[in-house]
Amino acid sequence: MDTAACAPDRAPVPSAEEIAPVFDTLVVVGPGLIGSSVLRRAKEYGTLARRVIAVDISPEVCARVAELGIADEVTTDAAQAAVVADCVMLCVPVGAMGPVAASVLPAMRPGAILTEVGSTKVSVIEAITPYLRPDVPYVPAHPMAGTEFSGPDAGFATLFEDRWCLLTPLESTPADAVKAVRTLWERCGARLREMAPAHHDRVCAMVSHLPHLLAFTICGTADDLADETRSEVLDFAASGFRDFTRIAASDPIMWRDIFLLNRDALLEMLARFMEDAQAMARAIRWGDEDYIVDRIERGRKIRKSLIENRQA
Ligand SMILES: NC(=O)c1ccc[n+]([C@@H]2O[C@H](COP(=O)([O-])OP(=O)(O)OC[C@H]3O[C@@H](n4cnc5c(N)ncnc54)[C@H](O)[C@@H]3O)[C@@H](O)[C@H]2O)c1
Ligand SMILES: O=C(O)C(=O)C[C@]1(C(=O)O)C=C[C@@H](O)C=C1
Repeated sequence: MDTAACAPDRAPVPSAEEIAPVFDTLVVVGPGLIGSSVLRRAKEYGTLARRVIAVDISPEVCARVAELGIADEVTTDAAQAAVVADCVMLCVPVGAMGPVAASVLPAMRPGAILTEVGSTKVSVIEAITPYLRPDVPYVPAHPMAGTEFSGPDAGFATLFEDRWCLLTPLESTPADAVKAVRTLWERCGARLREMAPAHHDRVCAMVSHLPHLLAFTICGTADDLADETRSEVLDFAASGFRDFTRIAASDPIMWRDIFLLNRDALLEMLARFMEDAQAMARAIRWGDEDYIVDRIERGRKIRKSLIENRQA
């Protein structure tokens, strides 16, 4: 039995023989980790688009994408590629979404879809909105999948399998455009959920942006301590600390943009975290065993439920 077919949020992934591609021509702007994973999925499975075009501001990235053979065409000219697109997917850092949308939107055909994969939604929607056209539907999306690596070599076709993809359509987004983007992500193997952009940003501040902030900070603290005490503290980092360093190896530009563009939600979650950390500090100071055990048990339960739901 196909168990995936029973899951309410996850449609079975059809093969190229079973169905026509969602789009004729899909243009991916920014074929880094996320964009190149979409390109690979499109090429390897044949169910996303008949033709894929990659656009990058960097000639080196373009040359590498051509070498990898994961796009039918590669160019640095976003507007030129957008002219022939049925769908343009922006996979650039969130701070670049507005300017890139400004360059592609005027070139797009009426009825073609604009979508993007930014990790923050309210700020990206605000940055893109001034350039929107009534005849080009815009579907904001966010695949909750990634690694600490960047660039076209980092991507892989199965990156989105059994991962959530969050859609935050606008009130004005036509239902058929949402459906097309939904289908594209389902065919990448993702589970889909729709939510309001502001809700998305609070959820992601908690489950993605705050953990990255903690990882960057703890690595800095340990490094400062090593400098101050001239000790080999980092040499003895075992697996607990190493798990933080994986996340801390993420791209600085991407995370600078995310932190600054989800400022309010991130600061709110950080304040809550600091309150809870203070409460833990107090419990440790006063030897409150029950509090400490209760908190650790909650952590274990969360890990167990993620494993059961195939999210860890
Ligand atoms: N990395 C993750 O885990 C992850 C997960 C989900 C969503 N996202 C979002 O996806 C987007 C891309 O992230 P990534 O990790 O794939 O980044 P990446 O650094 O691997 O790739 C980004 C690419 O965009 C290109 N680029 C930058 N500015 C450009 C411009 N103005 N015009 C054309 N190309 C430009 C870069 O040269 C690079 O090749 C970001 O918005 C990020 O927030 C990332
Ligand atoms: O797995 C990782 O390394 C990630 O950082 C992926 C991760 C996350 O925090 O879960 C990072 C940013 C995204 O917007 C979505 C996913």
